[in-house]
Amino acid sequence: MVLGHFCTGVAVVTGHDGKAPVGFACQSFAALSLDPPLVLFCPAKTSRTWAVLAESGRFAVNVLSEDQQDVSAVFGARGADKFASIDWTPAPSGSPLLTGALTWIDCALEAVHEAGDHYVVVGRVTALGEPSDARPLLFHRGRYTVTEPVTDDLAALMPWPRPDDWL
Ligand SMILES: Cc1cc2nc3c(=O)[nH]c(=O)nc-3n(C[C@H](O)[C@H](O)[C@H](O)COP(=O)(O)OP(=O)(O)OC[C@H]3O[C@@H](n4cnc5c(N)ncnc54)[C@H](O)[C@@H]3O)c2cc1C
Ligand SMILES: NC(=O)c1ccc[n+]([C@@H]2O[C@H](COP(=O)([O-])OP(=O)(O)OC[C@H]3O[C@@H](n4cnc5c(N)ncnc54)[C@H](O)[C@@H]3O)[C@@H](O)[C@H]2O)c1
Repeated sequence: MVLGHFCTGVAVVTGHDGKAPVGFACQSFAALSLDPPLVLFCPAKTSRTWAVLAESGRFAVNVLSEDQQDVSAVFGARGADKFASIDWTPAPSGSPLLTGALTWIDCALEAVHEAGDHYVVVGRVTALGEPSDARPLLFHRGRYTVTEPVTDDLAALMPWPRPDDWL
């Protein structure tokens, strides 16, 4: 209840075991390090998707756009074939890139840390998608939400990203 007040974006973390694609909805994604370029996410230890990613050593992070609530719902619930109604193409790693996502981050597994009933998974960025002007899907207090930017000129107020930043 309390932790739900922390608003996040929604990602779908995907992978492929050579036979079938896998993926799950994830709000515990974050940028971690610039040098080297690292990201993190936290899967439940019971996650069946995580079992596949751990074995393959590769995964992709799909950042969802505001019109992908249905995609989040599919990947946020247990399902026989989450990809049945989803269009995707392979990332350089072979992990699925979901059509309509804002952008993507392709990764190699770097480290896995124990953390209660979840793991903290660190990935090394191996390829990046193109930036997008579309709006992100947000998750707040157990519901999807959309907000407007406070100013169209927000970039002018930010000291980052710098032109040579990977993110
Ligand atoms: C917005 C949002 C954000 C989320 N963020 C996170 C996050 O950061 N981290 C996270 O871990 N989860 C997160 N979830 C939850 C996660 O997306 C779902 O639990 C998802 O279904 C997990 O997918 P999976 O492929 O790992 O497991 P699934 O195969 O979908 O199974 C889900 C759970 O059911 C169990 N299970 C599956 N099949 C059976 C069976 N036949 N019998 C008994 N048990 C079974 C699995 O062990 C697993 O624990 C989020 C969900 C939403 C909607
Ligand atoms: N990190 C996660 O594993 C995680 C995160 C968000 C949602 N979910 C799952 O998605 C569904 C809907 O979530 P909700 O936000 O309506 O539920 P909620 O209102 O019970 O959760 C509020 C917040 O608590 C955290 N949380 C919820 N379940 C968690 C879990 N199993 N492990 C770690 N943190 C968790 C998240 O930050 C979430 O936004 C639930 O089944 C929930 O378990 C899991």
